[in-house]
Order: sequence, then structure tokens, then C-alpha cells
Amino acid sequence: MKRVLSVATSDSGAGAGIQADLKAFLRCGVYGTTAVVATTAQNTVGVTDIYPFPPGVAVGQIEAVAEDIGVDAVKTGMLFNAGIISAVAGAVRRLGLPNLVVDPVMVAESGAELLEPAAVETYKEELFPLARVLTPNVNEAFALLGEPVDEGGIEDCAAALLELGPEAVVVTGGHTSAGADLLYDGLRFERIEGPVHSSQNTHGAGCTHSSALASFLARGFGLLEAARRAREVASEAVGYGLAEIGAGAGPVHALGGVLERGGR
Ligand SMILES: Nc1ncnc2c1ncn2[C@@H]1O[C@H](COP(=O)(O)OP(=O)(O)OP(=O)(O)O)[C@@H](O)[C@H]1O
Ligand SMILES: Cc1ncc(COP(=O)(O)O)c(N)n1
Repeated sequence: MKRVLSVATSDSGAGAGIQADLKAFLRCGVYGTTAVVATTAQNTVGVTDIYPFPPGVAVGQIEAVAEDIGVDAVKTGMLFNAGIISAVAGAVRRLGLPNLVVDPVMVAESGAELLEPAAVETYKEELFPLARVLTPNVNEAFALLGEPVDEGGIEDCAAALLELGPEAVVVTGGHTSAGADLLYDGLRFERIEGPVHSSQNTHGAGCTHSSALASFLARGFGLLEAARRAREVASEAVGYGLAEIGAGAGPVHALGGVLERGGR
């Protein structure tokens, strides 16, 4: 059983964040562990409060997991501020944790800001250079570079993000007209296509994708195959998205397809 650590924030509505990550880990056949760096009071409609923990809280959890259980891959999600990002980067470096997938969560599906603006520089200087893969959505990709969103410029944007130090970039395409993800590893661009669902129930799609990607890297798949499988898992979770949960964008359902195929 491979072991994948999520370093991220709790979503009380359990559609995104740590809770979505654990569901994705189960879906992808790995043992999931968690380092909770902050907690949100959140539902499908919005985020009413964010409570960041002191950075040392993240480090203690990462060390506890690494020392006993072990880590085959790490995924980071909402890290909220510069102090937490810096502490997480320090722990990943010091413990030599492999297969780091950085999902630079900035804004919630519901519109709430999930990253303090001053923290963008810390991401670039300290965490991106350690990443095996960086997984922004298109809005995050352009925001990180301080450029206006331009669908025609996604390849250039991925190339510019690679310059910030990750080994590869996957710009997720949930918010684009074609719905394809774009993988760039410095050598070639690969469009990762697949079904596009008209569902509005996408809360947690990005968290599910980055957790699935980390899981498939932990299981030993090459980057392209892992990225293809991650899109399949995220896309299926969107397809089974739960309209009946909450009044806003419903949560994705990572296990929907598995349960249906199992006849339940
Ligand atoms: N409507 C959809 N149909 C199929 N796949 C989708 C759809 N929306 C998102 N995906 C897939 O889900 C993954 C996450 O993509 P997206 O670009 O939406 O990330 P995100 O904006 O960070 O997600 P979110 O903010 O909803 O958590 C990608 O692999 C993307 O292709
Ligand atoms: C704790 C937490 N982490 C991540 C997200 C992003 O997910 P989404 O963009 O689907 O709202 C979120 N809303 N909350």
C-alpha cells in the first residue's frame, strides 16, 4: 500500500480540501495521511471564516507521519499564508519527501480568497522549486504570473511557470472551453483530453485532481500516465457531482463511479 500525504486545509462542508483529498486517495488505492494547516468554516455557498494554525502545527504533523508511516508522495493544497508555505517547504526539503504535487489553491469555487496575496512570492521562492508537478487551474496559472487570463496563451503560461522550478506543470482545464488539461515537462506539451460534463457540481474538482495525480505518482506511473489517470478520476467525480448537497456548487463525488460499477 503506497502512502500519500495531503498538506492542506479542512473544508467543513467536506467538498474540497483535506476531506476531498482523503476521498480521492481512497478512490486511487493509496493510504492517505494528512497535515491540516488551517481550517475553514465553509459550505457549498461560501467561506465564512478561515483559521490558520501556527506554521509549526503543519511541521509537527508532517514529521509524525514521515517518521512512522512514511511518505511515497505529497500533495499540497490550500496553505493560506507565507509562514505556512515556508514551514511546509522546509519540512519537505529536510525530510526529503518525494513526488511533491503543489496545487496552488488561491480562490474557492464560491469566490473566496484562499491565499493571502503576499504569499505568492513565498510559493515561487520556496515551494515551487521542490515540486515534481505544479497543478494550477487556468485562473491560478495566469494570476501567478500577474497576467490577464488568455486561453490562447496557456502554453506560454505553462512554460513560464516551469521556469519557477517545478519539474513539470499541469494547467487544469476545468474552466476552459475545451476542458483539456495541459502537461508541460520542458520537452513537450501534451493535451490531456477526456469527457467534459456540463455539471455545476465541481466543488473539490481541483483537490481531487491533484490528490489523484500524487497517488498515481506514488504508485509508480510515469508522469503522462499519472496525469491522464488523474484527469479521468477528477472528471468522473465531476460527472457524479452531488447536486442535492447544499445550495451552491455541489461537491464532486470521487467514489460515484466505483459505487455504481459495484452495483450499489
Ligand atoms: N466539467 C468538467 N468535466 C470534466 N472534467 C472536469 C470538469 N471540470 C473540471 N474537470 C477536471 O477536473 C480537474 C480539475 O480541474 P479544474 O480546472 O476545474 O481545477 P480547479 O479549478 O482547481 O478545481 P476546483 O476549483 O473546482 O476545485 C481537471 O482534471 C479537469 O479537467
Ligand atoms: C479548504 C479548501 N481547499 C481548497 C478549496 C478549493 O476548492 P474549490 O475551488 O473547489 O472551492 C476550498 N474551497 N477549500
